Order: sequence, then structure tokens, then C-alpha cells
Amino acid sequence: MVSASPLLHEVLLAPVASTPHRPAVIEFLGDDRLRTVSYRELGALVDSFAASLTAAGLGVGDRVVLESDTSAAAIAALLACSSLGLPFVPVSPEAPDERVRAVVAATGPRLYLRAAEGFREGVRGDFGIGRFGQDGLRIVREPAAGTIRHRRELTATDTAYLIFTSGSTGRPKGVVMSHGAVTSFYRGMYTQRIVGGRDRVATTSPLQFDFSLLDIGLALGSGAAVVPVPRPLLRWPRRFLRVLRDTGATQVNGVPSIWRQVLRYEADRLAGIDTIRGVLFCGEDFPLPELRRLRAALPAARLVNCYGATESMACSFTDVPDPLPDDLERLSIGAAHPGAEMILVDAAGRPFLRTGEVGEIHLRSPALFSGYWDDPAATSAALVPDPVEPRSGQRVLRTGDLAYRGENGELYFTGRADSQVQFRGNRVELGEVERRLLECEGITAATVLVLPRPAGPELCAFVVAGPQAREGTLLDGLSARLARVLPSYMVPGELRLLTGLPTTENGKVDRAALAREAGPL
Ligand SMILES: Nc1ncnc2c1ncn2[C@@H]1O[C@H](COS(=O)(=O)NC(=O)C[C@H](N)c2cccc(Br)c2)[C@@H](O)[C@H]1O
Repeated sequence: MVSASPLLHEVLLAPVASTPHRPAVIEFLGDDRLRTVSYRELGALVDSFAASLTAAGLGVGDRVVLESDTSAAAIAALLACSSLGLPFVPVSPEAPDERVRAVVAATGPRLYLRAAEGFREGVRGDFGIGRFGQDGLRIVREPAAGTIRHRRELTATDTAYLIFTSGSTGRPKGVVMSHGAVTSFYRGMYTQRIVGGRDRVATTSPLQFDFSLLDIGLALGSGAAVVPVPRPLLRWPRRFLRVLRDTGATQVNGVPSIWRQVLRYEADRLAGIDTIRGVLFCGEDFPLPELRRLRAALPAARLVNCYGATESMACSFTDVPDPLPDDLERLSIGAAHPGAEMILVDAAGRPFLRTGEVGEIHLRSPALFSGYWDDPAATSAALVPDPVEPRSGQRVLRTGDLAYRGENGELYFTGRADSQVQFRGNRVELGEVERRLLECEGITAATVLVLPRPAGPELCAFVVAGPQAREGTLLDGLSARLARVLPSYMVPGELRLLTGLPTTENGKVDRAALAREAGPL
């Protein structure tokens, strides 16, 4: 059933021909109201939007900024762009003006498409402005005259989208993904048989995060339905679960943090939603105490740990062991999906390390990004010569992630190379300190930072307690317990108990916000 085409819209719209009546998108409108858009209706919306974009004079390669959350209309808009060879650049309605200004300045879009009324006052440019919704796409400000592009048809190497990653350091980088890269990732993902035509895939990531594009591709390429979870409801466990129940979601995808408050306050209500048969998570480690609670609430569900970087969408899908062994130290990230390969390379650049030896993950894959938009230096730092055969001209992605190989070849992620810090003359893997904190009774989430203090840098731990923990005494003795399993220089000098961890727009733990909150004592 999966289309062999290298073009994004042809893969995702294949069910229009084969199962036109099946639901493609099921929108939660609140108060028990749902809106279902069939594949036939989605296809018609794509054609209507594409006609408006063509009439506006846009040509292959013209960028289109797409400001919207995930919805049937937003999916139609990105597929319409895809069908015309217009690279779409998704940004969140939640994104601050200065971030949108940076994206617009970097990409020089011909058109700025919004789902919502009004416009961002702080974002100027000669781009056209369009508004789209269920009833069509309207150009409200004509785009400036564009350069003539003598292009006729699309190829696999044409750009499908640009995703700007906040990047752990420095200015946002535009990850350029071609049609061929995205569809070869999708084909690797479809081999995992995560969903079928009768599934309903709840998506919780913002459209600017490529995890949402995984969800949309997973659903539409499988003939299943996309269920966008309204982002404001994610903060209210009962409302989030209400959406899952009312829409009949069978698959729930999202970063680990979407489960934090649900598991803390509404684990029983989650357990009552028996339509959920799969959960896929990615982006960062899922704290094991919380994962155990998720498994307890959904014992029959298939839990998949998806590892990867935006520069290749993702690269591995690994089933969480069932049962989760009591002494499990960390989840495996398995092996790359068929068609890709993760290679470990040591500090000297030598590949294929011995079992247990930590190296940096290098990814060989047809799903690699084309490069960072307008940033050849950053591109050549990420797409490096193949460590196995440097003379071949072949490039692989240097991920910046550290891992070791287990007994039967599966990989274990141990942290980012840049989260290894030199602390009081010693190399400290912050993830290791976090992992030890999670082994302490009552702690369900932990983040450790090195923060400046008058007496010098200090290891600061921010922990979240489980619902049953006696918060008053939780921190007592915690340092003593850590001192039994960690060298003294790795025992945090500061411990703070929080009711939750701040997250970035993409849902990951927001370390910068913690550092600001912790501020100088
Ligand atoms: N499963 C894990 N366990 C632990 N650490 C993870 C996992 N997945 C990532 N990471 C970390 O996140 C980094 C990358 O960050 S990113 O570029 O913002 N992209 C992401 O997070 C999301 C990533 N594109 C992705 C993942 C799955 C599906 C899709 Br579609 C997209 C990786 O280099 C890792 O350091």
C-alpha cells in the first residue's frame, strides 16, 4: 500500500485513491464535538490550496512559512506546498516574534501562511500573506514579483521543508530536508508496523517540531487517521485524556513530558482508556520511574522508544522491554531502521568499537538532511566523511550523541557529547547523575545542571517527586544515598524539589529556564 514515490505528497495522499472514505484527520472541537475529514475531502482541500498558491504565482523552490498548529487545513497546506515544490517552513503560533523574525530573515519566504486571523505586527517583509482554513486558502497580500524559475517537475532532491532547531547552542539552524530524505525515512518507519489503516494517531508535538511530521507521515502513509491534540489541553491531564477517549485514539505519540502530569494525577483514568494500544516517544530519555507507571497504566500497549535527530528525522524504533526489568539502567535505542546504520566512532575517529565502549553515533542513511540553510560551515561540521571509508566522498551525520553497544549489538544512548562537562577537574556526564537520582525512591524526574556560584561552579539537581512521596523528607538523605553510588565530585551540591519541570516549545526539559529560575543564590 505504501507508495514507492520519493515525493512527500504522493506517499501521504496514496490512500485518497485506495481508501477515500476512511478518516484522514479527526479534529477534537470540544464539548463532545468532533470534525472528521476523509481522505477524499483532504485530497480536495489540497487541490484547492494548490490552485490558490499557483494563482499567486509561486514557483518551485519558493519558501512558504506556515504558522499553525496541526489540523486538517494545516496538513492540506503543507501537502499543497509539497505538490508544488514549495519548501514549507512550519512555525508555532506560540513562537515569539523574534524567533519568527529570524526564520523569515534567514529564509526570505515568498508567502506567509497563517491559520489564524490577524498578523504578527513585529514581523515585516515583502512576502505575501495568506490565510487558510477548512473553506480554502485566501491570499490577503500579494507576494512580490518572484524570480522566474524554469522548473518543470519535482525530483527526490527537491526540498520538502525546512525545520529550524533551537539548537543546544547559538542561533537557530535551518535543517533542510529533501523529499527523498523524508520519504525514505517514512519507508524505514513503515517496516516497523506501528499502525494500520484502522488506527487513530494522536499527535501532541507542535508543527515546527519534526516529531509532528513523523506522526502525520505515520498516520497518512498507513491509511490511518491523524488526531491533533489541541496544545493548550496538554497542560490539563483530564482534558488531554478526554481528547484521547472521545476521538478513539489508538496510538499516542509525544515527548516524555506529555505524560508527566497525567501519570502523577490521572494514572487510573488513563488506564481506563482501553482503545490505546500504542505509545511512541522520542526526543529525550523517558525517566524509568515514569515509564514503569506508564506501562502499569497501559499494560497491553506497545511502547516504542524512537531515537533520532531532526537532521535525519529519526533513525531507530525500539520496543520497550515487557516487563521492564527491575535492574534496568537505561533503555536501548536499538539499531537504525532498515536502510540506515548507526556507527560508533571513538575520539580518534576509529569506527566499530568493542562491546561496552562509548563512542559518538555517526548515522549512515538515505534520510540525511541536505544541510543547514545558508550555513556551509555548520553543514560540513555535521555531514562528515564516512569514518569507515573517508576516501569515498560519502558523508555521514555526526550526531553529537554518545552511546555504547550492548551484548547483542543494540545501542545504549549515554548522553550528548556537549553534556559531558569538566567539573572540578573531572569529566562528569550529567545524564549519569540524573540516572542515579531517578534510582532514588520517590523521585520520578531529574535534571542536573552546572551553574555559576560565588564559590565557583556547582552541580545543581532539580527533581520531581512522585505522587506518593513524602515531599518533606524526600531530600533528606538523598545526597548520602547518591554518595554511595557516585564519586563525591558527582554528588550535586544543590538539590531543589519542583512540582514539574519547565519545557521548551517542543516539549523537552527547558534547561535554560531552570538555570534562570535557579539564578545566583
Ligand atoms: N529516544 C531518545 N532518547 C534519548 N535522547 C533522544 C532520543 N531522541 C532524540 N534524543 C536526543 O535529541 C537529539 C535530537 O534533538 S532534535 O534534533 O531536537 N530532534 C528531536 O529531538 C526529535 C527527533 N527529530 C525525532 C525523533 C523521533 C521522531 C522524529 Br520525526 C524526530 C538527539 O541528538 C538526542 O540527543
